[in-house]
Amino acid sequence: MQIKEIEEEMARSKPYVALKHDFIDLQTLPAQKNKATEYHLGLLKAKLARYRAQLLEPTSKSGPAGTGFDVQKSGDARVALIGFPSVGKSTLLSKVTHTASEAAAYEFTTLTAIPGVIEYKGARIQLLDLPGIVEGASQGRGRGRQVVSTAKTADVILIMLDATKSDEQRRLLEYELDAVGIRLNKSKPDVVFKRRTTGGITFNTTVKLTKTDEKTIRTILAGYKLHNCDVMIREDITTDEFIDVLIDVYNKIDAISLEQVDKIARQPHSVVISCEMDLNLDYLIDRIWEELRLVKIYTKKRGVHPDLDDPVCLRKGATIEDVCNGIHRSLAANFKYGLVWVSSR
Ligand SMILES: Nc1nc2c(ncn2[C@@H]2O[C@H](COP(=O)(O)OP(=O)(O)OP(=O)(O)O)[C@@H](O)[C@H]2O)c(=O)[nH]1
Ligand SMILES: [K+]
Ligand SMILES: [Mg+2]
Repeated sequence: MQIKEIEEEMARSKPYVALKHDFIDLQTLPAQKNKATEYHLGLLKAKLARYRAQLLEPTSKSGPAGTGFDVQKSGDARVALIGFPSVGKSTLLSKVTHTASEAAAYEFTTLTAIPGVIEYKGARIQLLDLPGIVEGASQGRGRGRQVVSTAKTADVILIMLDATKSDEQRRLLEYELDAVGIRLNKSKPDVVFKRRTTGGITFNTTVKLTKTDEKTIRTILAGYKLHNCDVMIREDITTDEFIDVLIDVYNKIDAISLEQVDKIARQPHSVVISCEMDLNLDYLIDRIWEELRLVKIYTKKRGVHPDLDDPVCLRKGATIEDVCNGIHRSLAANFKYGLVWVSSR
């Protein structure tokens, strides 16, 4: 109720300030009217953020800690958006997919996981918008644990940051994510992981594991509902290192100087974008595509050209059996041989 009231009041203030574009619109408005409205709106925003943050506090209804949001995996890969509130996660989802996720100038606009699909080069990549992370998330504040467990089911995690904020935000986020086992900018551990449709879990190591063990990893896999897969560990990893690729996405570069953009863009693993001005979004999707290491496989009938609009997309390293499973569950069992053509690039 309280939230609704504040939202209504904010809407009433709209003739003076367009909420979604307050950064731009404020400058074009008469200074005086503007100042009072801005101040009033600022108070409302802060109040609203406080109430919405309360909605994110774990309750008995929100399920056991560490359980992710219940969103069905779909498409060829999953990418998750994680970051502090109001960095532009929902704006990005609405820009690059056909799904609209509500975006607004107040914090905690998004309260659950919202899936969308990026269609790129014949692949369908599921993009997951998530609630903002709060400081203290790793200790269970907000839906931090739920957000993180969902993010961990992704093949690539986009760490979204506000380019207009200081480096401090990155350090704080790093602290929170590190505490819950998402590694920032560390090289990928030497782990080979392959999903299967049957056969249970096969577990192999080429080194002695001193920081984690088979039982823990099997528990993690079960947590992700992965009951059929091959795992080969070739490095003495910690439990936390059992996670995938991260890209730092700096949004809102429309609001900083070119020099600053240039500096951020040179940081390792970073991509600079502006959702509002449509800057560099194509490049971001291309980077995601590269990080996913998807390969396209076209099937063809004898004497007929393959249908280039309908590839089977799989992660690099996929086997013929994976291809069969990508087509139909029953195919592998009856499969005798295949002819494979590979393009030079
Ligand atoms: N200047 C500028 N503002 C942006 C950009 N992208 C998003 N915004 C604004 O930032 C505010 C927050 O955007 P959201 O998409 O709601 O952010 P979010 O990260 O989903 O926020 P929560 O769901 O609350 O965690 C909105 O007012 C957007 O219009 C951008 O590229 N540049
Ligand atoms: K927001
Ligand atoms: Mg959002």
